Amino acid sequence: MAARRFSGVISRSLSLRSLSSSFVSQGNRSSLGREVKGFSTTAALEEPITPPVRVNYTQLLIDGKFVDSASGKTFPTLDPRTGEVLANVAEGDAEDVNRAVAAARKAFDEGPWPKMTAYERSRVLLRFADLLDKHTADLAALETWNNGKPYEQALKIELPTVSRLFRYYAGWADKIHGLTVPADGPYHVQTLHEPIGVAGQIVPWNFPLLMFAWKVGPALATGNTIVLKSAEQTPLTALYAAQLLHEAGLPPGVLNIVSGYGPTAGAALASHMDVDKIAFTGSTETGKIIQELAAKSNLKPVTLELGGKSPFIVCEDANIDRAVELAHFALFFNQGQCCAAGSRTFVHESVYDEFVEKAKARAQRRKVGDPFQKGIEQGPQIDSEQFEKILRYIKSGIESDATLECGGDRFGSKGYYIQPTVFSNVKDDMLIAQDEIFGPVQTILKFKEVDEVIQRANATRYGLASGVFTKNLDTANTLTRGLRAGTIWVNCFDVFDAAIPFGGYKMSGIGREKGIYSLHNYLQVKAVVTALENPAWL
Ligand SMILES: NC(=O)c1ccc[n+]([C@@H]2O[C@H](COP(=O)([O-])OP(=O)(O)OC[C@H]3O[C@@H](n4cnc5c(N)ncnc54)[C@H](O)[C@@H]3O)[C@@H](O)[C@H]2O)c1
Repeated sequence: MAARRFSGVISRSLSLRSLSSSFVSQGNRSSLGREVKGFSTTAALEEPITPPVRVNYTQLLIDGKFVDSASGKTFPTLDPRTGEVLANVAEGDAEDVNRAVAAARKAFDEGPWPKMTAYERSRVLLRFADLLDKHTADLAALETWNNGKPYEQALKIELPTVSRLFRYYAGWADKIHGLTVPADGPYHVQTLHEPIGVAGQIVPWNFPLLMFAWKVGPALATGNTIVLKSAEQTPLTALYAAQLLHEAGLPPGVLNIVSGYGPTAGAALASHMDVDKIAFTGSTETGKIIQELAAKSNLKPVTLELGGKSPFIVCEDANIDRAVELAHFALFFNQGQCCAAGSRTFVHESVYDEFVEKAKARAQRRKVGDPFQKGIEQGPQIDSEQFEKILRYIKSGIESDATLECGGDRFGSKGYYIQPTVFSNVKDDMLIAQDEIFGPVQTILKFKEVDEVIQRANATRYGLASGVFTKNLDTANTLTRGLRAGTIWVNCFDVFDAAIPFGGYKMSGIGREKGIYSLHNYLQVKAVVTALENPAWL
């Protein structure tokens, strides 16, 4: 097979917002070739571009060293563009989790990490952020190769978000204060905010590095040690980033990375008696298992960031072109593989027909192709399982009499690409309006009244996020208070700055990540009560 050479991308920095709006102006025709059924041809997918990076780290990272798994086993990690093996990676299981937890325990109990000053820890994180910036191109390429997301997205949105997050938490490290408490009696009472100990962290495949950052940043800033299990689909960038953290001065044993499968390595971590806290991002089903394993072992506290079926509500006063673009971005970003995806597009009846026409046209213009190709908006889905699942949901939408406006099939004949798909006339009780599809499938529903849309938007087991698109301040206020979700984006979507807390109501999760809130996930509060003799005052 002839491999195409990577030609690089423009280096001007783009915010998430400008990147999404930059998609608006893109033309109808892909640089990849002719168009078929409104979508660009797939001929070039047969010749994947050679990624501009090498895979250097495939072993487990335990106690500051790259090592093979105890069993000697490896597992293949795939290129979603082709389904072919990209690298073989050491497969950790319970024995490796034991080794990693022992290293993290020792690093916590004996130091030096929790015994360093907060300022020293902060400096390690700042040095790491600088190294991330230096290695951005390699990390972004590796992320794209292993995950299938557009390289421009990884490079210009995700990597800067990751280094920003580490700088944000570096800033917090020496600003974590306890209290002096005025208790009733001759006592000096203070609270100490102490690290919780060994944190177990399990992350998914849709944003491998970003999820690494959300978990590792606050845990390290607060002085904890970590065992992180990456997703079996995307083990590569966590190993690379962890190596950079050691280069930045992280002592051995503080961050251990175990690649491997959920029911083996993941379950061993969640049920480990020497792990003091577990943080998980992934499906609601697995979240329930994690909570059960934590409860049945040592009752370790659990934070969960789970699935969603987030409404994106377009009101009657909306500027339709902008609403179409934002709703498109809210759903299709990252191949639709976002827990917060705006996956129920509610549109007011007065603008519904125009919106559907334009949403369809926009989806047909979406540039699908090799994620290393310049200008590509959508790469392949992560793997055959997700690919098949999405196609089953599309079939279910057609069978339940939703109107298929465009798409509806795979894109090309190789790898896991799916056509951007739009359904209109979707009803609340259809499966495609209820389940998390996790793919490039937009479902458009019609509404009439604000109270009605609040009730319908909330009629889900999830409560992760919501989008509200209106110029009317009163309508925005009514919606933001009425919607039961952890984040409400008003006239914007997917704004994920490090300072903004993120998490779910209902079955979308427990607890919040990012911002000041995430620090509490990794701290214990100790009350110290000291009797006072002859105090000058109380
Ligand atoms: N909320 C999110 O950010 C998010 C991310 C990825 C997937 N999902 C949802 O989850 C669905 C399935 O995707 P998935 O199978 O990769 O998610 P998943 O929940 O199975 O996997 C997420 C992580 O949990 C681990 N895991 C799986 N089973 C485990 C177990 N028994 N014990 C401990 N750890 C375990 C996995 O190895 C992975 O690291 C998707 O279709 C999507 O709906 C949500």
